[in-house]
Amino acid sequence: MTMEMFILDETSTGEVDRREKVVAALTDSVRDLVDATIRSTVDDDEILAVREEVDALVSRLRAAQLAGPAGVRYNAEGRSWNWGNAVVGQHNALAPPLEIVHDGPGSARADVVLGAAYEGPPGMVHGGVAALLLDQIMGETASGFKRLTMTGTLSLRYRRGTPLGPVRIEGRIASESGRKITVQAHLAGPDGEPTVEATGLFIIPSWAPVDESDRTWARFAEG
Ligand SMILES: CCCCCCCCCC(=O)SCCNC(=O)CCNC(=O)[C@H](O)C(C)(C)COP(=O)(O)OP(=O)(O)OC[C@H]1O[C@@H](n2cnc3c(N)ncnc32)[C@H](O)[C@@H]1OP(=O)(O)O
Repeated sequence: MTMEMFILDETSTGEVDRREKVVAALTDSVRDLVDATIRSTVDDDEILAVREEVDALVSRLRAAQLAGPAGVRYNAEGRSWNWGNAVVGQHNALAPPLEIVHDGPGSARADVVLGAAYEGPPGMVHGGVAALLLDQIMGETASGFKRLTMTGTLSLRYRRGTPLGPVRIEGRIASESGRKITVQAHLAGPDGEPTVEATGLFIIPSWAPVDESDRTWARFAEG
């Protein structure tokens, strides 16, 4: 991976904001479709009929497509967009509807409601989903909108099951040494008691810009 993999795009910020909103609404509907598919008990004929309609909708969307994944794009105004990201991608229905809040230097948190699509043990959040959410929030905590970081190592302790429903994730920088940033985080259910605890080492890649005043970093981190 190199900096060249981030795509400079000439689309104006106004147009990016407009398009993001339009497709994000569709993304919400697709999330609803996923949940409805999991939980539907309608009869087989109805399932087959719905399948035909969904296939027709997929064909309409495929009428004009990117050649590959959405990637991370940014424009000259400093707006970045990361629409396919598995955790925060505004156009990715697999991503939980999650908004990460940076409430101070070296810390970040997010609240999200995890439904049937994120189940592992019965009624509980899948362990891999917990790791996915923690990885992203810890990465953003390390990045802090001022530098590019990648996960080096991630260690999780699953203390007890996390019930599906409202979940809060919080991360904070524990220490820094050169290009290595250690982040601690946890995920908790509605009672606020941590169910998963995490420690991660996030690394500023050797190929990343070294000047922290370089706004290029912020563009990627804000994606
Ligand atoms: C965009 C901003 C927003 C942030 C949100 C992102 C959230 C999502 C986070 C992810 O999921 S990132 C995807 C998962 N991670 C990866 O795919 C990383 C794959 N690994 C790499 O690309 C490189 O190995 C890595 C950039 C992590 C390090 O490559 P470098 O060439 O910069 O490392 P280098 O060899 O120069 O080593 C620097 C130091 O880090 C240490 N190190 C390197 N890789 C390590 C590792 N994996 N674990 C622990 N330590 C590691 C290495 O020993 C050394 O320590 P010392 O300085 O003490 O000698």
